[in-house]
Amino acid sequence: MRCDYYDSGRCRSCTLIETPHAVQVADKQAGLERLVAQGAPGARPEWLPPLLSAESGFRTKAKMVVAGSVDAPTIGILDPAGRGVDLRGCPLYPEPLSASFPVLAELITRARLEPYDVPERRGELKHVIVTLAPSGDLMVRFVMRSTEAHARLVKHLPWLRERLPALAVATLNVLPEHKAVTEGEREIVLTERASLTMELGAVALHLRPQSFFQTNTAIARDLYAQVAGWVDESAPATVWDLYCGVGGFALHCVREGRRVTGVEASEQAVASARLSAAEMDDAGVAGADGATFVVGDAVAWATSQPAVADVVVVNPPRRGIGVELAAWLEASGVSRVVYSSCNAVTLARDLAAMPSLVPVRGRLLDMFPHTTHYEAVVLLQRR
Ligand SMILES: C[S@@+](CC[C@H](N)C(=O)[O-])C[C@H]1O[C@@H](n2cnc3c(N)ncnc32)[C@H](O)[C@@H]1O
Repeated sequence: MRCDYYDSGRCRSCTLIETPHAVQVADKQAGLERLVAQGAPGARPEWLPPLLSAESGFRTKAKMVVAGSVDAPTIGILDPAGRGVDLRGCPLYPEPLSASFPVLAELITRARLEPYDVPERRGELKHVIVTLAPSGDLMVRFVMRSTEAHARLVKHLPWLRERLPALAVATLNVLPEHKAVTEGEREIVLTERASLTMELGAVALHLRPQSFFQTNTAIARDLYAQVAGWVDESAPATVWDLYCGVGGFALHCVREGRRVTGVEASEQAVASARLSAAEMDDAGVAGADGATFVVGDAVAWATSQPAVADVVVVNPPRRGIGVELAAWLEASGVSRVVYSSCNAVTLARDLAAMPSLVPVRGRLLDMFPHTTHYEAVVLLQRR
């Protein structure tokens, strides 16, 4: 794929962009197979064909750094000297996201939101984070050093809504510290609605500002369908979804007579998952009343249960499930585990700690084209 920002050297984030997409995916597939073979020597998993993303317009969440000045803000990234590089035409974003960037730039000027100057440690607005729902609705979060501009944001919200009619949720996130993170802990919701509805077929996930959501919604939909299909094969009566976020896997796995338990550290994400389950139940989705969600540490929760579920789905952060949970699953007697991973290095390490759970099937999901990253999902079956 061609990108003017890349060709001109203004942005080099997509490190593989010069490699044809098919070659990128083939290389990732080879790397994944190599890592799984290292983690599970002797296993011969059946590799299903990779699930391919669109080459452009696939990123449904934009985390843009704001820099420049109130009258000429940049929305994009910082260069090595900490100056803003405007990337509002970045081809990774779908049109509704790209179309929001000039409007947000205009809002910055109108509401006098002073961009944060990293080298000088001066200013207020650090990032804008925009998420697009399948319905076209948008969530816009302004990450600011303080609440200094709160009243001005509220004042200009009607203007923003007029210019961005799809705006469903707007928030002010407060990040006072000078550190390289995207957002702070405090979130002030500026709109009546506090969550974005991510409609994925029969399941509507509710995304609150601080909850995790996969950045490529089309591939996330495929991922949930793939995992639900594997889970259904053994008709389990009980399923756990560890690291469940807003409940993507768990809610795709509800079936009549099945008990599904999601476990997640974020209280807000669990509140969203519970809401989705209740809505599905109200809508008459069979088995939705069998879904429960627990706030807690996945490792502490799982390892304190008297018995394991028939199938365990895990989707940990990049660090993987770690030695303690891997050892517990290995000893638990669980017959099937579905491991969805965004880091095949930690996946391989975890597989090595579960030698009785053998990868029998796997699939690469092309979640992050033009980068070295990908999602991988592996079905493990007890020897
Ligand atoms: C890769 S995300 C997966 C989310 C979800 N499965 C999905 O598809 O959207 C990892 C999730 O693990 C949660 N998390 C991180 N550490 C955790 C822990 N120790 N126990 C439970 N959840 C944790 C994060 O809040 C995040 O929602």
